Amino acid sequence: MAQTPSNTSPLNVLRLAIAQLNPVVGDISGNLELARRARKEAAGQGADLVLFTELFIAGYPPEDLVLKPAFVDACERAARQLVEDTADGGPGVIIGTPLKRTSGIHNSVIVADGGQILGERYKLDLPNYGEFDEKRVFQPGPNMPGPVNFRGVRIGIPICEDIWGQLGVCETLAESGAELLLVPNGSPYYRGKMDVRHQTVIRQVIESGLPMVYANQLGGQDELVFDGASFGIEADKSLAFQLSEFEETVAVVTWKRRDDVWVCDNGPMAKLPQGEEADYLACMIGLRDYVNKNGFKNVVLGLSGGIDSAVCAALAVDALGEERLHAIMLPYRYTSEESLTDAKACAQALGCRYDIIPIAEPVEGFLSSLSETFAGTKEGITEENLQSRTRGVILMAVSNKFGSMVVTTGNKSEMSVGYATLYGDMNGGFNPIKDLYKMQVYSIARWRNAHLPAGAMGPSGEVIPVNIIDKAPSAELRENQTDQDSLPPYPVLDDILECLVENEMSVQQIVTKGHAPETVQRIEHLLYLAEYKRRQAAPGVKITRKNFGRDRRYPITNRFRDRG
Ligand SMILES: Nc1ncnc2c1ncn2[C@@H]1O[C@H](COP(=O)(O)OP(=O)(O)OC[C@H]2O[C@@H]([n+]3cccc(C(=O)O)c3)[C@H](O)[C@@H]2O)[C@@H](O)[C@H]1O
Ligand SMILES: Nc1ncnc2c1ncn2[C@@H]1O[C@H](COP(=O)(O)OP(=O)(O)OP(=O)(O)O)[C@@H](O)[C@H]1O
Ligand SMILES: NC(=O)CC[C@H](N)C(=O)O
Repeated sequence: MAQTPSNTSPLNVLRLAIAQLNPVVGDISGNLELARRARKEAAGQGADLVLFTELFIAGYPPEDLVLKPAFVDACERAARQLVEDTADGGPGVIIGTPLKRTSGIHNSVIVADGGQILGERYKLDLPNYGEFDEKRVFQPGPNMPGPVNFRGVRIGIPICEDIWGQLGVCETLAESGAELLLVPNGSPYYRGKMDVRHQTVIRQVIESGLPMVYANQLGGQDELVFDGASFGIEADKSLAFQLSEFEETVAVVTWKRRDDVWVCDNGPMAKLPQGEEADYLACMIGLRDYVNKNGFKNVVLGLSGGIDSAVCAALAVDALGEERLHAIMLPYRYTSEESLTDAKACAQALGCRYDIIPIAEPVEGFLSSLSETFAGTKEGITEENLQSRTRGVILMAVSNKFGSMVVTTGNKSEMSVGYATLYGDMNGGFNPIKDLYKMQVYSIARWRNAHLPAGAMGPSGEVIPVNIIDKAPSAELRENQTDQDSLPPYPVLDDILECLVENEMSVQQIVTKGHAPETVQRIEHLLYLAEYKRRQAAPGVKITRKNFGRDRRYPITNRFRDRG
């Protein structure tokens, strides 16, 4: 392994490039190419060193791909090609890759310069909660890491969770002589996460006394959205620089050694999106990357004139462009004139293709085929679900014919209580609003009407007609139906659900907040009951601390009800 030549004086100025990029899980050669382009760009900006994000070569999180020896070998081969590139005298690299060593398979980084590997470091603290499952596939690093000497600068490289956990990785690095901490991350978005990250890093800066650079991945990977927003904290705990959120960038930040402390020189200070804006961008990027990374040319959705499908349509146009969304109104006898007008106005405002395919014939056809079997029974939910299922069949037929993916539109309130039809409106490949409660869907609709999101491909202005926001929500599966016939008002429902899902509160605690005991008990019951539906539901963008997916693993067969 190469050492800094003793006759070379150590750097007193370090131009650090942060590669806040969007790798694709499993696309090893594509990620290597991306890394090479970033390094070239960084070289053009005069960088000494390029910091890539966690497991960049593999894409994060690679999950069980790591159990395939062929995958791990291919990642190491690609990482070594990047190491060889550094022989050109350009910037060195800190590149993340899985590595198989005698101590096991590690979530690792390779530090390279001048065509040589200066060091390898392995993640010690493997996150195994919420969306993370790293203990399943990786072994923790066998020893506390020491710093790596890069051109005379002793750099400490904790890897992501190493700065969140209690193992004292940063302190140990400081004790063993590190001067600066550079952290590659794969840190997914949830609402309010930026504050948590800043606090986490500041805590480590206080404990180690060292400045820290936090580099985060960008882009959607199945349910997760990595929001970038890389930043640095000075040794005095002030913000050294802040890169933009939800945007790819290769940014060079200059650090100078002053009285043996590294200080950032004029770092960029991006303004971060907040609240609805951040949620909207996460939903948009999550949908865009799901569709593009999985090779779909177009998407199709049922546009009902209601709020959920209107917001999904806006997200689809913003994510992909109006020419890639096909919106279809599928009216039946309960579809109101108002819905027809609203759906058309929404499609026109968005500029997407809009068709009307009435479902009366197929629905009557099913009913006629079932007439003997159903003779003597009462009309009810079965006939209602047939409408939803017929729509689902038609949307899937369009998807099959034109290779477009069905966007499914159930919000978190509906997914919580099972207010959706299996193999009906639950059909679809991906759901951009799956982790937004109904009231939050209204909020982002209002926000979108007033703002054009950064990077959106759709038009500005009122893309969701206000009547869609103002009217009472209805599934229109029978005469004069509204959602509130079978569910409590959404502000009440959403609050109870947040208490049960995100906060794991007891029924009694929720009642103490002022909710009716029978309502809370009914919602708790519906929440448990609908687990079977959620297991069959499409994936969707994670927005909260606890989404329906790997964050929340309840049994389907479950007799527990909290009556304590
Ligand atoms: N534990 C379990 N494990 C596996 N499967 C289970 C099951 N329990 C029932 N099932 C199966 O599931 C079926 C019931 O589920 P499903 O067929 O979906 O029907 P179901 O849940 O009975 O009805 C759909 C509900 O969604 C509402 N909806 C529908 C359409 C749109 C909207 C909207 O908000 O836009 C709302 C509708 O008003 C109704 O309340 C049963 O017939 C049974 O086959
Ligand atoms: N008439 C319709 N035409 C096209 N799609 C429909 C129609 N009715 C329902 N859908 C589809 O099924 C989903 C479930 O919708 P439904 O109208 O039953 O209730 P919702 O949850 O209030 O949704 P939305 O607010 O979009 O209406 C809709 O989002 C839409 O994609
Ligand atoms: N990849 C990781 O180790 C990420 C874990 C960390 N707690 C985060 O969410 O950012």
